[in-house]
Amino acid sequence: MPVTRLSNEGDDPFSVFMKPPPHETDDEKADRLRREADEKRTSDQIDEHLKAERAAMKKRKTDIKLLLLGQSESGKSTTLKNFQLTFAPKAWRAERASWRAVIQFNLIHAVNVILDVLCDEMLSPPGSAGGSNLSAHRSNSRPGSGSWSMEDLDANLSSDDDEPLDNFQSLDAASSDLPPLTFSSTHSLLKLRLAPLRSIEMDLKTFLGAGSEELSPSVGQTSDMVATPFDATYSYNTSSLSRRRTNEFAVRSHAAWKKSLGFYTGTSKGRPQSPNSDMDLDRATGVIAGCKDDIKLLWEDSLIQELLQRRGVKLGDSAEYYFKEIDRIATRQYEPSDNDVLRARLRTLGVQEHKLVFEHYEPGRSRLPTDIASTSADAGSTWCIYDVGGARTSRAAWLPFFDDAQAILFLAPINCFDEQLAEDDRINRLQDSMILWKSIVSSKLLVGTSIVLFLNKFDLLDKKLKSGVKANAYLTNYGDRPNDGQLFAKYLRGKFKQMQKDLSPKPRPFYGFVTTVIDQENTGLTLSYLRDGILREHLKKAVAV
Ligand SMILES: Nc1nc2c(ncn2[C@@H]2O[C@H](COP(=O)(O)OP(=O)(O)OP(=O)(O)O)[C@@H](O)[C@H]2O)c(=O)[nH]1
Ligand SMILES: [Mg+2]
Repeated sequence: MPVTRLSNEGDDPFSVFMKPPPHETDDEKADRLRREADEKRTSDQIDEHLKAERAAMKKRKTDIKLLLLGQSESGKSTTLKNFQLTFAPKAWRAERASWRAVIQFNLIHAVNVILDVLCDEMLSPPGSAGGSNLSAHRSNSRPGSGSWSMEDLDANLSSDDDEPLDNFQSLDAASSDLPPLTFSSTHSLLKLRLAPLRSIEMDLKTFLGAGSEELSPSVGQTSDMVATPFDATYSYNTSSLSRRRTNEFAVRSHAAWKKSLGFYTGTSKGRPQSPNSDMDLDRATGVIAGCKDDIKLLWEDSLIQELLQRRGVKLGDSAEYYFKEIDRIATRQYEPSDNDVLRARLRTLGVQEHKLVFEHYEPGRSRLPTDIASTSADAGSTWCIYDVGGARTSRAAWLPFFDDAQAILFLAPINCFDEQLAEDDRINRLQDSMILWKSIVSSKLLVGTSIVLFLNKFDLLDKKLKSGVKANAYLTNYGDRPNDGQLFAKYLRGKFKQMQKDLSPKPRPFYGFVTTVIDQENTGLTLSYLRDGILREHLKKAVAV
């Protein structure tokens, strides 16, 4: 079952971890209760101010500016979708159908990756390892270059930290002395019958644009790569950060494909054509529907599964979900569900600006409990959410957006402790998130910005550990602790918290959540708390000025 928070962390994200000490005396208890009563009074006052401020903000049309930051595939765009789903459900429903092409693309891309691997294996001479020209499809949880220590990289961390930060270690791949796989005429037939999906993938790729191309060292321009936004070579000053508008620096309000589908809601009659390409989307849907049974055969074939496992093939986080939903997805009438859209993957390029206009709460339609879904109070107010490309080639483009952001939501995927960055396979992905996190929390430029951390992809972390991958084989400092998802997540949360404490130029509260942002219900709840928390912090600062 997906988990969004560690179970022992209480419900209010902005007062969690404030539990009474285990053995407090009567005097200490009385003191604590007095303190808590004072705090409650202050909190109630803030609530009152909050109400007034919401109304005032609506009048002044002041936007809250929120940045979604984190490495590529950390779940930023998925979190943005959750914002829309939770607070602007009508706009979300209007847009949902336009994701059909992306979902179809994700599905058939995965099919074609499997076919590539199958062809390669069938052509390889018996006894050879095969896969010489398929490195792009390999899992990036392959060995890097030796072990890595956080202490080596950051001299800024406090030296009195009793436990050193983690050593990341890369493991050698298991040697393959396995017997060769023997494929049958069924596999050759499947290859033939699924061949039309190749041209459909190419067409959809052209239609969807560069975001449909996943990163690899050859796609990323290594000369543009920076580990943190502050490593960019150009100079800036905090009062006049100019917004460069070329290439990765462009601010995009909507992806081109969405615009071109703006008129197509999936309910229109006739044959929808995309105005910016010759692509006939109905033809793609027809071909995919015609291939449904063969796609099922391919996915459910035990030899294919064995092959994928042996080769360590990476199909993307959502491929398995789409294969399991094939009966619904590969049809002519297919209309995406909310879950399908949350699973859809299209890489963000540069920085995309989204205006989130809060809608009236719809009883019965919203999944949030009535007391939490106080969206009506915010109805009409607007948040400006910036969703950034997380790859190292995109990070320099973040900097100009730091000067006037009220809040940052930082996503660190915690399932990838054993993986390398797609754009630079020398770098461990968890290590990369920590480097980024340190640069954000230590920035003087961001000293007045509220920062919230999502330790994301808990579901995938849990699955990985349950499948037998050992956390301590990669993070040697994890030691003899149990190889358990909740405990490992809690351990990492502690590390991120410590980094913030050690590096923040001024003390700031730590808001850290363990999340699975494809779980819309729990994520909706977390975002509701977050919205109130951000407004509250914003108000505190406004009152203090
Ligand atoms: N299983 C699972 N999948 C997730 C989770 N969060 C995101 N994903 C999936 O991971 C993929 C990547 O997520 P995105 O939201 O596109 O990642 P991003 O951070 O926007 O990546 P860039 O745009 O490249 O910077 C998508 O297919 C998501 O559906 C999660 O918590 N669990
Ligand atoms: Mg994105």
